[in-house]
Amino acid sequence: MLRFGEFKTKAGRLSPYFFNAGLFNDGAKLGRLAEFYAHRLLDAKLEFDMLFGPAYKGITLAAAVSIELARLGKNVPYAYNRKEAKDHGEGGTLVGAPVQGRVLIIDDVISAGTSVRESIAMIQAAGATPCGVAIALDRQEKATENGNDAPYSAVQWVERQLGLPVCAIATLTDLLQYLQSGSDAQLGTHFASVAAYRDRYGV
Ligand SMILES: O=P(O)(O)OC[C@H]1O[C@H](OP(=O)(O)OP(=O)(O)O)[C@H](O)[C@@H]1O
Ligand SMILES: O=C(O)c1cc(=O)[nH]c(=O)[nH]1
Repeated sequence: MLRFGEFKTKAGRLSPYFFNAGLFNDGAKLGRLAEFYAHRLLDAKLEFDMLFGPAYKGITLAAAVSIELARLGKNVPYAYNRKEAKDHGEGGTLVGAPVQGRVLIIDDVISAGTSVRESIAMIQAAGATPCGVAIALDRQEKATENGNDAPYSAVQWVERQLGLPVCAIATLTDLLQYLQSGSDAQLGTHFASVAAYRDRYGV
């Protein structure tokens, strides 16, 4: 799921690593990932009425986490958006349960914060209240603000400016510790480039 090489992020940064949640591409892998999200959420004792998964990768994540939460005794509705509005049938951009009450965003990664800002705006536009965010990886990168790098990360912005909790299963710090640990000599060869990226874009 984690790849090393050269990847352009949504914010246009050239990253030596990339977390590809699209590679949780069978039932066992996606189900296992959903277990991590669900346990992380239950441990954090976050209160929420429903889940929202931003397109595209957040869609399967929200669906899988809702199934796992139901299995653990917490059955909540979920919704997601379309990136392109549909102009026939039911129309619109929101799909699934009505977006209402306290809404928890489920996404894969937060980098510079564009996606999470968009999700918050969609939830508020529907008249609901964003109440937190769950992600697999916090890349601990500078947020972008009007196209410029901010001195705080996107997760810090969500937590400090908006007062919303963010639950991450793993962080860039965890990744760097793993790369440096010597557990996998081949993966360890990527430590220097990832550390250099953190020096440039990290907080
Ligand atoms: O914090 P940010 O700088 O916004 O970057 C992280 C976002 O980028 C990706 O979304 P994207 O829309 O690129 O991909 P997807 O359609 O594959 O989900 C990813 O799924 C996160 O939502
Ligand atoms: O910033 C991004 O666009 C991004 C980073 C990453 O590691 N994975 C991903 O899906 N998107």
